[in-house]
Amino acid sequence: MAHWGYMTTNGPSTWGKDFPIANGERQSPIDIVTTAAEYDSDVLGSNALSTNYTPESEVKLVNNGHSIMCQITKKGVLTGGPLGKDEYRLEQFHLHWGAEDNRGSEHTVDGKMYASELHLVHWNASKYSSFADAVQKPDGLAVLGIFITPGVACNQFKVISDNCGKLKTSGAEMTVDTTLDPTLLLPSNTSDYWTYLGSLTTPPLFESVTWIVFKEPVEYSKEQLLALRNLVDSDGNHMQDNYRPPAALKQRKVKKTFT
Ligand SMILES: CN[C@@H]1CN(c2cccc(OC)c2)S(=O)(=O)c2sc(S(N)(=O)=O)cc21
Ligand SMILES: [Zn+2]
Repeated sequence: MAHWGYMTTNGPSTWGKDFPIANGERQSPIDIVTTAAEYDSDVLGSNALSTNYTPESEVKLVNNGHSIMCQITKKGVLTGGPLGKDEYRLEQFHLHWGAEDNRGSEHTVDGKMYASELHLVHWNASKYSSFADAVQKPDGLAVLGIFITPGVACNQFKVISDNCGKLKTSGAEMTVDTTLDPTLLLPSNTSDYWTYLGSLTTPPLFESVTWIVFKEPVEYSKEQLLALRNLVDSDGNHMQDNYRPPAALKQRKVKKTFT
């Protein structure tokens, strides 16, 4: 099969050919039905989700043909909440977005799509020796999902949006000599989230992700969203609508930390 992507010829509806797990029991993203989510108090209190990220001293950006990715080099740890005592290390973050503001997120909330969704990808460093070792394990990865809505500019995201013009084509990489604190990419409220067991939302679609999707969206400016839409993908088309639609929930329960 031609390399997977998001066009009619190689998009999400075709992925099952090369990646049969696409129709598996714990695929992502999903539509979060807020009334069906179960409040789970034990992910609160002492066991609250906690992030301890070290600001990057330089920022490594990659246009990987499907998204814009920032490779993390510093030690950043996510633990608590549904992750218990296991420490998950931040490996990279990337985004998914639409051609217009009315679509672009992967997870939806009662059918509502946001303009974009930021993913901070972590691997279980308490149990596995590397990202590659963890990526296929059922408790190998944890991804923070942050909804993005058009509004005021996100200053911390400027280092990415201001450099998209230099990362237009697939395979382009650059290192920007500036600091970036991943903590500042998170919403102010990180206590209220939904969590469930799922998968990578792109091939190879491994069912190895504990998803943590924050209720509170963050704002990016129109210009910052436009910068993403001007990127070019591995087929030479504008990188837009690079989101997988929701998969079946099957026998899963979504938990929430708020009433
Ligand atoms: C292209 N897929 C992304 C890159 N990855 C990747 C890189 C190398 C190997 C590999 O599997 C063998 C996976 S990844 O695991 O960092 C993730 S996580 C993720 S998402 N949307 O579910 O958060 C997308 C990708
Ligand atoms: Zn993603």
